Amino acid sequence: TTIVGCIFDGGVVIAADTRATSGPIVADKNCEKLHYIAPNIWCAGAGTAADTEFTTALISSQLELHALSTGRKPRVVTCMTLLKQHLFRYQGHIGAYLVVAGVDPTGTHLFTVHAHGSTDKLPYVTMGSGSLAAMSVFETQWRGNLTRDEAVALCSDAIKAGIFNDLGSGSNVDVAVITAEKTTLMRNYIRPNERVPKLQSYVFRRGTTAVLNEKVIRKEELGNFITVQEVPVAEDK
Ligand SMILES: C#CCCCC(=O)N[C@@H](Cc1ccccc1)C(=O)N[C@@H](CC(C)C)B(O)O
Repeated sequence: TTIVGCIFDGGVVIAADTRATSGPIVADKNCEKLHYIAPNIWCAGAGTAADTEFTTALISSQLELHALSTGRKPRVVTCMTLLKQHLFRYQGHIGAYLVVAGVDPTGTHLFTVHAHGSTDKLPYVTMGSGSLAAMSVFETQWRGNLTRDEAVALCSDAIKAGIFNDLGSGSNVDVAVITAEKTTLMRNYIRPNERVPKLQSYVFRRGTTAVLNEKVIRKEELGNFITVQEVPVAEDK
């Protein structure tokens, strides 16, 4: 996984690739790694897919209950604190590595939360197996006071660095932009690895492969461990 976050003048952008792996196998070519926490707070997740999904859903629920009991909009720092306390309690056994981002009455915030419960508050962050590729983009191109479009482009480039240089990352770029006014989720904002139609048709005519010999087995010879069902064969076009 490659996930990133970047603060800009007026809000925050988070982005993710869409590959899920199981060892050397791509388990999902277009999975969702950006999770809803609250209208003004979203979270990108790396690590164990189930753990990121369940942990963010749990804290989203706890945060909504907290907002209802306080009668206030949920704050990003509260979300971060709930996440770190939960993950610390499980001593890293919940493999959730999260980028938490949002805008609340206290301002624009971007945090990372690691599975063991440690957190950081920064203007730009990267996590997951592709985090070094992504960080190379931020360390060479980030500056303060980015515009929204510049921040979206920078985050997309950082995710693409992971997609093309980390085998644990791939497929598409998902982006979420959070400002005081609204939150925009752009699913598959960039599709850099679309599968193109094959150059030729690989349907071969019957008879292409010579039949060298034929052995007819009568039903009676099969005994009764196989029941042969006569099914009419669709005529070849
Ligand atoms: C099989 C299956 C479904 C996905 C399994 C599954 O969690 N894959 C993990 C890698 C991993 C982790 C721990 C145990 C095994 C496999 C994965 O792809 N994580 C990506 C993020 C999640 C949200 C998709 B990324 O961090 O690479």
